[in-house]
Formats: sequence, structure tokens, C-alpha cells
Amino acid sequence: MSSEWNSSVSRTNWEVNREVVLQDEGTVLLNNGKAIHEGDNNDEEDNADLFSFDYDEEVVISIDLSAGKFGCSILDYHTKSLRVLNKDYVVNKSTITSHDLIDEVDPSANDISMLTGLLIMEVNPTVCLVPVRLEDWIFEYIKTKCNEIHCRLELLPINCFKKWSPLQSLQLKGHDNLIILNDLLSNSRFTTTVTLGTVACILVNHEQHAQLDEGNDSTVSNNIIRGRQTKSLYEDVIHNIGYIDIKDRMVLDENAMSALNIFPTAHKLGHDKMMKNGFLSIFELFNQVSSDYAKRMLKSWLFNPLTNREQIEKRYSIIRTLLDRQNAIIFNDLTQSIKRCPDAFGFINQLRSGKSTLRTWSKVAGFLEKGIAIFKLVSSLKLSSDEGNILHDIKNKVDLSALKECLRKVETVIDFDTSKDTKTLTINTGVDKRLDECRNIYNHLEKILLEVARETQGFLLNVLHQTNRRITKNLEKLVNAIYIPQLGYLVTVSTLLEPFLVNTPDLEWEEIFRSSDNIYFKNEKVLELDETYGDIYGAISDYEIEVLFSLQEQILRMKNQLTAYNILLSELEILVSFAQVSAERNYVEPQLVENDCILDIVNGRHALYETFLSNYIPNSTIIDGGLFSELSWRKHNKERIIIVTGANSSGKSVYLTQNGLIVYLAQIGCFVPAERAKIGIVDKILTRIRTQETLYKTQSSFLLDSQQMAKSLSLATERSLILVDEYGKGTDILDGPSLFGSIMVNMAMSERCPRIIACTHFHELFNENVITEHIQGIKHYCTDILISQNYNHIDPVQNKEDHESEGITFLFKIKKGISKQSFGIYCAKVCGLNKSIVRRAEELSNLINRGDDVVQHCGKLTEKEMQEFQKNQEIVKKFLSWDLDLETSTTSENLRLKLKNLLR
Ligand SMILES: Nc1ncnc2c1ncn2[C@@H]1O[C@H](COP(=O)(O)OP(=O)(O)OP(=O)(O)O)[C@@H](O)[C@H]1O
Repeated sequence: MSSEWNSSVSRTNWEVNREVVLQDEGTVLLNNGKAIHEGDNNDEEDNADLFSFDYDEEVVISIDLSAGKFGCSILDYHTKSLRVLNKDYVVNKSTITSHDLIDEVDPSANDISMLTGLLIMEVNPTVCLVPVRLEDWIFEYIKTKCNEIHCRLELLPINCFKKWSPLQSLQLKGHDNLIILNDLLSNSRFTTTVTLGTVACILVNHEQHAQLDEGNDSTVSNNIIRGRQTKSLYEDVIHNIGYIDIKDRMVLDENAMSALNIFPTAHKLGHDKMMKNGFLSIFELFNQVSSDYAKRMLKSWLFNPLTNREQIEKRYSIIRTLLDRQNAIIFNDLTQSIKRCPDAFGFINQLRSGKSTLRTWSKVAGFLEKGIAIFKLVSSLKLSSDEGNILHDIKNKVDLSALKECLRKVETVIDFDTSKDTKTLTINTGVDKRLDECRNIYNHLEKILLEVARETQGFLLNVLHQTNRRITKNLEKLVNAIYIPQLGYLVTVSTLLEPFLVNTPDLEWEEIFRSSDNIYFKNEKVLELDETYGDIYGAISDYEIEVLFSLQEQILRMKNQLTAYNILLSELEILVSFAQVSAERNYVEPQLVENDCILDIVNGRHALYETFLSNYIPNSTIIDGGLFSELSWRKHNKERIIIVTGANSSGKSVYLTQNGLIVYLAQIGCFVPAERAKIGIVDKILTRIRTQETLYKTQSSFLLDSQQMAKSLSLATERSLILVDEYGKGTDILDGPSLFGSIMVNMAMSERCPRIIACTHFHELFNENVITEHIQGIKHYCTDILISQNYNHIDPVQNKEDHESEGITFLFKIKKGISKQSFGIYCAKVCGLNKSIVRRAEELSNLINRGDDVVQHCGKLTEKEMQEFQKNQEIVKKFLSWDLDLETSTTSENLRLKLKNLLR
């Protein structure tokens, strides 16, 4: 698959091709700028490459946006599952854009693009299908996202989104599957129109690939699809249907994902995964899961924090059970047993495609063994409640005897010990009588062949008794009998004997082939062997295949149970990892509330910083903003906004992200690093924080800041959490604080104000014109610092050397109040900036703080400078009044002397 396409498609190219499709509905597929027309057979090789498709690994997402409705479906060829939206998503109008804070927002900064971006990031598709008529802004957005993950973007004509018939004929088993399918079809005219179109498009795309592969053997070998009826095509790739759940998920914009360090940054993936003693991302923190499928699931969980309290609390209840002291020993065993559980989807795909190897069967056995062991451990856990969670599901729904029976069959059939030694799949004796007999013959073949060789030698000895004695003496070495699979049994005679054989009458041997040393014959004796034993090796292989096939069928009959258990085990593996981290790092179970705009965290810690800072200082946060539904929340002395001020490097950003992470962790269903936490469930975490990614962007930093800020404000609801770090830093000293201040004041006036934590080191913010200390709805925190007694700001007038022993200690403690100094200069000094520069900066800073005119100050001369100035003025005057015309006869030596005196 060519991943470079996307990046190489030029806008002009695309536009041209997009037009082609728009004009020509007969175009089948336009793939990143390349239009493929029905009947085209040029560039077959190119097309083969273009369409190369892995039926076991591809993840296809189809997206459409029509008449303000968003539809999406995803087909994962690995798990053979189709996920669809339960209804088309309609743009959310309940955001706070209603108050006139934002006039014009970037068109892509809306719920749809945010959702699209998140889905693409979460699903990590290999192919993305969109209709050609997609509006430019969303198309460009999808294209950018696809480029980022090297996903192939394919444009399809609109009629591909209208072919629903394959879906109608889809024969799926399973209650849930049927309900979803029926819902999808019966609501096709109302709530699922766009989504259904995306499913249709996925099926059309699949059909096109399958047809192309049928006609192109070299493209996909062992293609399971090939040769099957079109009707059954879809049943081969879709085993179950589920919903894409966007209703109960918390939304994080990309900036938030990156600012909170949810995943390792791209350039670090695979390397430097861990700092020496700490973790750089939440994914790494929890990635104690080692099973492939569990890793995929963890990623999906991290992309999808939940908003449904019941669902979240189910996860808490499992962690609670696992960490219950009474379960300590079992929990410890579970952490060991659950690791490296093979992926059932993977081995089932291999079994289905007939590509099973020793490795595949080892995985089957491994999965069953682990499955049984974990079942036993889970069954002996002391459960804290009767409500259903995955522990109950494992205990009550998994059929242990079926697993045991499966494992028994696998172990009865496959001789893993011998297989490991010989590195070939070996079937146990006693499984199949015919196989055993054949093997028995095969094992005795050497003896049988030796017999035939001897008889042939005897025969030749009689025939050749007249010939050379030396030859007859060595007949044992010159004549032999062998078995070659497929050719059967043969007599081999050295070519040295050929001249004698030629003259032998009545030798009715048939020559089969010859090599440089030997001639291979079929004689009466070996023909008898052919008759009696047949192609023994072939027979063994056939019986082995038969035995394995039967075993394979038995396992595949269990495929739904096995994959369902695989999903449960993966969930459990993640929760075991959550529990492990919670126990090791002393996390607590948070309290979630649904109706209160609250964030009450006692002694919270930063989940990542605390892993590599030995003396991390915990901090508390209290936002009590009344009920979400309370529009006049401010009147009740409630506060929804915290502004944190403080010196540079005093811990503001860490505090900000610490709070974001605590909310995030709570909503992915994990305990949180705090002494206590009460959280009103958050629907979106939006951030305006400078991140590594934003540093790569080429726009001006203030422009980026403003875009992010506008986006956050436009998407937020009263249930959201906005984190703002140093907004306005990129513009001048007046505009920055003014903008920051007016945004905060405006938000505080909003009836549907979200929870906001904003930090700044703009002490200029606090003046009558921008923001005062007492604005309803806003509370102030600052970072605490310890200033040593010797610390003394340099006064420009009494400037002396007494600041040498100055010192500030950052306590990293957040307290109520406002900090009106940034200590940026101190920070620069600590960082080793030249002393004279620091001193000058400090002078100017003090002037600004006192409100003095810097320009006027810089224009003033000191007394010493004034004396110098007057002296120089005298010299200039003397020089100008010096009449050089009178000096024409003066020697150059004297002239130099006179000038010297003049300038003195
Ligand atoms: N709670 C804490 N406990 C211990 N160390 C901390 C804590 N918070 C921050 N630090 C340390 O202080 C450093 C600076 O913190 P942070 O980046 O949050 O400062 P800041 O006030 O946002 O600075 P700036 O205004 O320059 O962006 C961190 O890298 C960390 O090493």
C-alpha cells in the first residue's frame, strides 16, 4: 500500500480529479487524486498496487456529511466488526457561541471536525472513504488528518453511498447484530440516512476490491474472498455489528490530547518510551498491557473518556474489587497471568484463511490456557457488589467447560513438544488410525526399501554374473531403492552399470528419470510397493490436513465465544493495569456527580510529573459553580473560573494540566492521584496550551493562540472544562493582558459558563481597565514563593551591589490570592543570562512597574554623562572655530600637536 500518496497529492491535482468525478458518475473510484474509470485497463500494475488490500488487517472508515448531518461507519477487517453511528449526528447548537464572544470562528472549529478528527485518530484507519461532494472545509480537514496517519483517502461517487441492497441481504447471526441491522435499515429514511450511506459505501468498496482481486491473482494470495459468491462476501468480512458510541464520550480536542500528554509524541513513539524513572504519557503509564488486542483497546479507551456515570463507575467497581485486601493474592496472580494473552481475532483469521501454522495453534492453546486460568482466578475473587460488570460477565457468561473441551481437543491433536523440537506441526498418535498406520509404514520404510534393494541387487547379480567382478562385488553401493514423495518408490542404479544393463535381455524396467550419477527405474518390486503403500508421505499429509481441518472447524464453531471472551480479557487487562497504577501510586476513587458544576480536588498530583519528580508538591482546587442548570449561578456567589498567577517556572502549567489529567483519568474509569476528588462530569476538555505540536506549526504564535482560544470558546458548554495557559503571550504587553482579561470577564458573565482554569504571569492584568480582583464568578489563585530576606529589587536610583545574595524559592504550592510579580528576570538570571543584561532588565522592569516613562528615563543623562557631554561640546566648538587657512605653512608634525591639544 502506498502511504506516500496522500502527501504527494497536490491540491491542483486533486481539484482537477475531483472535477472529473463530479462530471462523470461512471467513475468508479478516485484514489487520492487518481481516477479509475469503469473499463479502464491501463496501468494494471499501478492499479494492483493502488488497490492492494489486506483482508485481515485493513481498517476502513467511511465518512459523509450531508445537510448538516454527519454519518460514519467503520469496518475493521481484523476483528471483522462493523461499527456504525446509531443515528446521524446533528451539529450541536448548544455551545456557548450564543453569547457574542466570537464573531467569526474557523469553519473547521466545530463539533463535526472535532468528532471526525477524534474518530480518525482513535480508529487509525488504513483507508478512508468519502463522497466526492463533500464540502471543501471538511474534505480538507479529513485529508490533513489522513495525511498525518498515512491513511489512504479515497473519493467515491455519490451513487456508492446509495447502494443499500447488500446490507439488506446481509445474513448475520446474533441477537444484537440483528437489532442493530434492523434499526439501521428501518430508520434509513429518518435518522440513519447518512450513516447507512457510509455503510453502503464500505460494502461497495469491499466488493470492488474483491472483484479486482479475483481477476488479479498476483495481488492477494490466499485471498479468502476469492471464489466465493458475492452474496457471501459480506458475511465473510462482517461477523458482528456494533455502535460507534459518541453520545457518552467526553471530547478532547487535539490540543488537549497533546497538552495532557495522553499519547507519546510521534517522534518518541517506539523509542525513549520511558524516562529513567518516569512516564512521559498516559499511554505509557498504563501500557503494562502486553496483549495486542488489549493495546488496541487501551488506545481506544484513552481516546474515549466516558461521560456516562454508570459506565465509569462500573470500571471503578472492578478496580475496587481488584484492590480489595481480601483479593490481594488473586490480584497478584492475575497481574501475572493476564499478560501476553494471544489475540483470538488474529488466530481466528489465520484459521479461517487456511494459513494456520504451528504458531497459530500455539496461540490457540495459549489463549485457551490463559482463558481458563483467568476464569478460575476471577471466579475466586471476592466481588464487592452484585451489579454486572466484566468480572460478573466472565464468571457468569464464559463457558469454562467449552474452553476446557477446546483445549483438550487441541492438546489431544497437536503434539506441541515434538512440534517445537522439529519446528513442524506434528499430530499426536492415536488421533487418527489411518494416519497412525501410514506413519508406521513410513517409519518402517527404510527397512522395506532395504529389502527391495537387496532383492534387486540379487537379481542383477544373477543377470550380470559374466561381467566384471569388481562391479558385481560393489553392487550394494551401486544399486538402491528409494522413496520420493509424489513419484513413489524407485530403484536407483548407478550409471556405471548402464552399459551392462543395455545388453541385458528381458529387463522390463521403466526408466523414470536420471541424474548424472544414477538412473531411476520402476521395476516390478517397486510397483508392488506403489500398489501396497501408495504415496505414503502424501497420504500422511492428507490425513494430517484432514485432522487439522476438523480441529479447525471445531475451534471456528467457537469463534464467537472466543472473540467475546477475548474482548472481556482485554478489558480486564486494562483494568488490572489501572488497578496496578492506582495501587502503586496511591490513587483514590473519585466521586462523580452529574448535575453540579464542581471540581473539588484535595491535594491532587500530576499523574506524569509525580513519576519523575521525587518531591512533587500536591495542590488542591475548588471550583463550585452551582448546578449546571442554574443560569444565574453568579448571583449565588458561585465561582466557575480560576485565574492562577505566579512567577515564571513556579508551577502554573503543571497545576493546570494536573487538574485536566485528574478529570481525564476519572472519566476513563481510573482512580486519580489525589487525596480526594469530587468531579461534576465533564463533557469536553478544551485547552489553549502551547504544545510540542503547536511549535511545529508555521503560523504566528499569537494567531495560533487565538485560534485555539476561539475554538475552545465556540465548542464549550456549561459542562466543559477549559484550560488556558498564558493566553496572549505572543502579542504585546498591552494587548495580551487586555484580551485575556476581557475573555475571562465575558465568560464570567455567561449564563452557561464552563469551568475554566487559566494561568498567566501578566501582572499588568490587574488594573481597573482590564480586570479587578473582585469579579463575580472568578476566583484567584497564585503560586507561593519564598523570597529570601536578602532579595532586593534593584532600584535604578539607589543601584548598589547588594542583590548578589538575592534568592527566591519556588514552593510549587497554590494558594488563594494574586501574584503581581513575574520574577521572570530572576528566572533568567538563574538560567545564567549575562549579569549586566539582567541588571538592565531589572532596572527597566522596575521603571515599568512604577509606571515611569521608560523612553523619558532612557533619554535622561547622568551627571557624569552631562560633564562628558559639556566637555565634548567645548572640544567641538574649539575645533569648528579653528581656522585651518592660517595653518598652511605649519608642518604636519606641528599640526598633529595642535590637534592633540585641541581635543584634550
Ligand atoms: N507541584 C510541583 N511539585 C514539584 N515541582 C513542580 C511542581 N510544579 C512544577 N514543578 C516544577 O517546576 C517546573 C516549572 O513548572 P511550570 O512549567 O508549571 O511553571 P510555570 O509557572 O508554568 O512557568 P512559565 O510561566 O514560565 O510557563 C516544572 O518543570 C517542575 O519541574
